[in-house]
Amino acid sequence: MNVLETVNLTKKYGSFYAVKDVNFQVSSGEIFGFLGPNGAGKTTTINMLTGLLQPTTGKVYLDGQQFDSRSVESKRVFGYAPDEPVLYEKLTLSEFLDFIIRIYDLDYQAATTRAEELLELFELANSSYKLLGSFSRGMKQKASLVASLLPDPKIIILDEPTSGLDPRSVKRLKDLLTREAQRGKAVFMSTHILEIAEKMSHRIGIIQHGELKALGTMDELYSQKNQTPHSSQEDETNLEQLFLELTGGDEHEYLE
Ligand SMILES: Nc1ncnc2c1ncn2[C@@H]1O[C@H](COP(=O)(O)OP(=O)(O)OP(=O)(O)O)[C@@H](O)[C@H]1O
Repeated sequence: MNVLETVNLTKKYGSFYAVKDVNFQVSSGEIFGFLGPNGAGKTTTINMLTGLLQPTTGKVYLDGQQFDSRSVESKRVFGYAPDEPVLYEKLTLSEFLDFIIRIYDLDYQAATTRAEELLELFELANSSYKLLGSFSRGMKQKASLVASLLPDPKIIILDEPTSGLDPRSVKRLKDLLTREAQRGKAVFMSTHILEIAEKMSHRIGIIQHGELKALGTMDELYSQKNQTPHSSQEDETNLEQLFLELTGGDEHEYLE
């Protein structure tokens, strides 16, 4: 069942299309990887999925309902961690998570247990009484991820979730998202890390200049370009080549 869907989603600034007629669906139990070069329209798309930006035209459906950024019910179905963590720096992590429990009106006992598990997983348990303002970049990213996952939402929307994380945290996040998908959650994730997209995603969308250039499973993307998946030890090179070809073939475009 589709729980996240866009229909001709478009954002225009003056005459410039940041996102143009983007259509995709994400089902329960699916991890959807969203790729694209810098400035392609990933964050703009995510901002429209989460109500931070009003689309110029087009629609977003979350859990079968047209998204209304003024509706609390619309927002209750998803958890979101932005590319830059947005935290209340004068709160401790524990106070911040309490705040999340209250605004989502979560069952206190169940949410506290889940918070403890997530803090343990991300090695933040010993930092829960520290001010968020004193956290390192990676710790802030992890706190933001914990907050997005705490309400146990049906839809998990993550913008560059591994950015700033150490290798152990990346591994734990990957395993956690895989488990969440197995539990029936829909995961929408933008990433620049092709290996993560390939290994974790059931389907991938590649956006460039605001338009979806490709959409499908890895095998479907490979077959569109007449490449053979997993044909050699150079899978990553294949995926890199595929990405570069789909987005214009110029490797310099993708360098950060
Ligand atoms: N408020 C704005 N006004 C005008 N143009 C904007 C605005 N916000 C974004 N853009 C433009 O829209 C395009 C898409 O930007 P967006 O942030 O969605 O890219 P992105 O794919 O997330 O890039 P990155 O991978 O670098 O984070 C860019 O050309 C950007 O300059």
